[in-house]
Amino acid sequence: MSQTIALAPAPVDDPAPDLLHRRDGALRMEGVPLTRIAEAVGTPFYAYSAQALRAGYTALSGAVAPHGVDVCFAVKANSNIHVLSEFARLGCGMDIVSGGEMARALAAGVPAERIIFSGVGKTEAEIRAALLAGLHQINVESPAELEVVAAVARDLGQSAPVALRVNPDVDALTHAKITTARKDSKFGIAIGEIPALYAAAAMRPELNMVGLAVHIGSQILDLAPFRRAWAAMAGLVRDLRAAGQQVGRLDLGGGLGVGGDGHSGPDLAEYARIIADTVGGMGLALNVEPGRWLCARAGVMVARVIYTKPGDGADFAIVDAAMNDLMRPALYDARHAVEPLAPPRQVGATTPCRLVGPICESSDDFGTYQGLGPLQAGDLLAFRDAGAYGAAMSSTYNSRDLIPEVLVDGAQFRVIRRRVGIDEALQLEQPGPWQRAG
Ligand SMILES: Cc1ncc(COP(=O)(O)O)c(C=O)c1O
Ligand SMILES: N[C@@H](CCCC[NH3+])C(=O)O
Repeated sequence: MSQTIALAPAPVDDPAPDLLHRRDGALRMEGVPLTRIAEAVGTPFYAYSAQALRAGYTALSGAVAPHGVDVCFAVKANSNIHVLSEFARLGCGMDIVSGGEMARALAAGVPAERIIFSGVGKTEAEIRAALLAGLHQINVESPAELEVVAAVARDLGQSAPVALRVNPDVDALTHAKITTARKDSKFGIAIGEIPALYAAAAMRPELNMVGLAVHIGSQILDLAPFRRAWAAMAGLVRDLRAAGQQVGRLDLGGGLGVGGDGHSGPDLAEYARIIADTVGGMGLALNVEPGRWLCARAGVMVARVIYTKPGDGADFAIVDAAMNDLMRPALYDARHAVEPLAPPRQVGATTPCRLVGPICESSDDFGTYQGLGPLQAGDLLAFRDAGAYGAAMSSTYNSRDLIPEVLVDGAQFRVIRRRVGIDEALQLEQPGPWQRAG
């Protein structure tokens, strides 16, 4: 008889608590056993639940929309065009950071006027393409960038819609490598420099100063830094308005973290309340630009154990996925919960397993896990919360394949990015002609 067993208590605000469940012993995503996908596409692979993507957007926009806040998905978290389309069909806007991401968002059917262009190093060509496409807003991060936006807009006979990205000097209390608004950060413009820059820019017909933006970091679980940053932004808006400036929009950034490792995850109602408390009622058009929160939990990466060998304190399981496929553990010491696709052979106290990949780097190490039971070659493992910054950050280091991405919807699945192997990679290395230089 079929029996559904929840694997772990659903974290607070989990948009799709039954996204992964075990039925008849098999780990399934929606109605599809993950082993079935492994048979179809081989391992390793990424799988995303369309239902969880949709439910995530609905939950977040449902929490913030009553406070007049629009949601723009940060494309960098998962830029697969079919993932973007799931959000686009629901009316979600997009936050992009490159011409490539703009092309993806437009191709996914997102209207240009729903797209915000963030990023500290936009090139002149990217700025030109953004203005030609008619994007909603360009978030400018330096006086030098503002000059390039002005020059391109003048050349095109446009008035570019510009928000200044502010560095409010707030510690996001997250991993140092994903903290973006401390005084020494490369992002944004120091809050003290904004009034003069905004006032000067507002005088220029080629610049349409629409407002301000802020983004303090990523995987933020303690919401207090959001309150500090947005309160500072509210103060800045008041100061600018008192000085006679028009400030119509405020982009509150992304950064909302997802739970795991014993943390239940932030409370959406509290997040929305902080927005209302700090910047509500000011007549501002508000938006947030979350990446991770909308897609991390919708995805898993599935890998196969190639070999096991005894280790010091933990047995090694060498899996066929590596840091090139999922680099978050190597880069940020991130931990992704792991579920075996079949029930563990032995429950209770077994030797812990250290899951490592085949790459010739000691940092190719996903961490040490209890409770997986003794693993054997051929065993399949699902790394959870891999829908954000997984495939999007992958590479072909060690001449490894780019692994397939699969979208699950109900009882069906389909490949949404096929495996890119060495044959195709070698094609890219066809030499061009020698060019004389002097
Ligand atoms: C400007 C900007 N907006 C939004 C995001 C999305 O961040 P997260 O995925 O943590 O929500 C990022 C990445 O940190 C970013 O740099
Ligand atoms: N890529 C990071 C987050 C940084 C987001 C971009 N500023 C992660 O996987 O957690």
